Amino acid sequence: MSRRRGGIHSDDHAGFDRPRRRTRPRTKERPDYSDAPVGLVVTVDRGRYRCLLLDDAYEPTEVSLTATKARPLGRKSVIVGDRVRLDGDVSGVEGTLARIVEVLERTTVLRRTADDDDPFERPIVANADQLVIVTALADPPPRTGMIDRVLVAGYDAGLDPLLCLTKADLASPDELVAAYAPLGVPIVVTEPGSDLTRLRQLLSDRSSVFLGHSGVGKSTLVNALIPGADRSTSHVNEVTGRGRHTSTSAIALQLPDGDGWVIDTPGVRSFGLSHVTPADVLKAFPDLVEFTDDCPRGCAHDDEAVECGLDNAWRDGNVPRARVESFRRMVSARKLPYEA
Ligand SMILES: Nc1nc2c(ncn2[C@@H]2O[C@H](COP(=O)(O)OP(=O)(O)OP(=O)(O)O)[C@@H](O)[C@H]2O)c(=O)[nH]1
Ligand SMILES: [Zn+2]
Repeated sequence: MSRRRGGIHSDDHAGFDRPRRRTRPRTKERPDYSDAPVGLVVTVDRGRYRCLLLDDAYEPTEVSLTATKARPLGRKSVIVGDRVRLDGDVSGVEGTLARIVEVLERTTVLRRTADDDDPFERPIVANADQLVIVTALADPPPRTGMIDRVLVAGYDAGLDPLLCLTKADLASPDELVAAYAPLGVPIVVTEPGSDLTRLRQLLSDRSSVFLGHSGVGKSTLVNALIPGADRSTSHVNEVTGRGRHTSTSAIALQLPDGDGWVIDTPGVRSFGLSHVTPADVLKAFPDLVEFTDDCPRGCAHDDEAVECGLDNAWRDGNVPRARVESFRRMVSARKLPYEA
């Protein structure tokens, strides 16, 4: 039996039966879903996609539904943050299933490539614009290699980074603040009961991915930002200093008053970056770009680079040396072991 195109909501739209498709060959006709309702994927669980139905302005409605991926999408990934066209039952009534028939164009994709733990390239989150790197100042101790690598992934994806240093009641943030200030990354320091006004301002009206090792206090932070989010928090293992992996899937949560989105991700253990080139990192340092014009062809702009224009730039006083060194640290971070 052939299925009507467009989904149940299409009947409301004028022009549903426009004759334009008649001009195309009748064989291999594919349904036209351009009027089908749009949903936002908020979490994924074993092939089931939890979506919020969006209105015509792509603002979330009250309707939340579960969908599967339609077969024609094949191996195309559907990830948290995706906007998708839906067919079938979009009532959201318990027990009903909609079908995702199309993934709308993504503005950004945060992804990681293969690493020792996981041989597949994985897109993680779509359409975010900010990457919040959550790091504890102690328990577990901060790992700058991890911070650098997550920064690089964010630069590559075109996300603005934000560093959130938690557990300031246990250790001083001074060293890390000094290390990351030259990168121009906004830094927020938190401890139990701290005022989150500045963090709220930085998250306002944006879609922010929270990334960090298990146990750094990500869920604690999300719960404080979003009353009722009910993200389960874990206790750090006394022996290993690491948290249990209590969260299993990324989830998009709306900030109070619709003031943006937080995408909480499971505690990451590894982060392959083999897809990122020095040129990708350079894009995040627009103030340095002009000085690389005279570099030798294929210059990696790193510590070993010969006649790199960035060396002339700081020697001539055109940019601070710390800025060039920060950029180079990011370029090298692509090759660091994750847990460095
Ligand atoms: N001392 C101190 N402990 C904190 C702070 N923030 C969170 N914790 C504790 O650290 C532990 C881990 O916090 P979670 O919020 O579960 O950490 P998480 O990053 O969400 O961990 P996963 O869910 O495993 O990814 C919990 O026992 C929290 O109570 C803080 O600012 N200071
Ligand atoms: Zn160079």
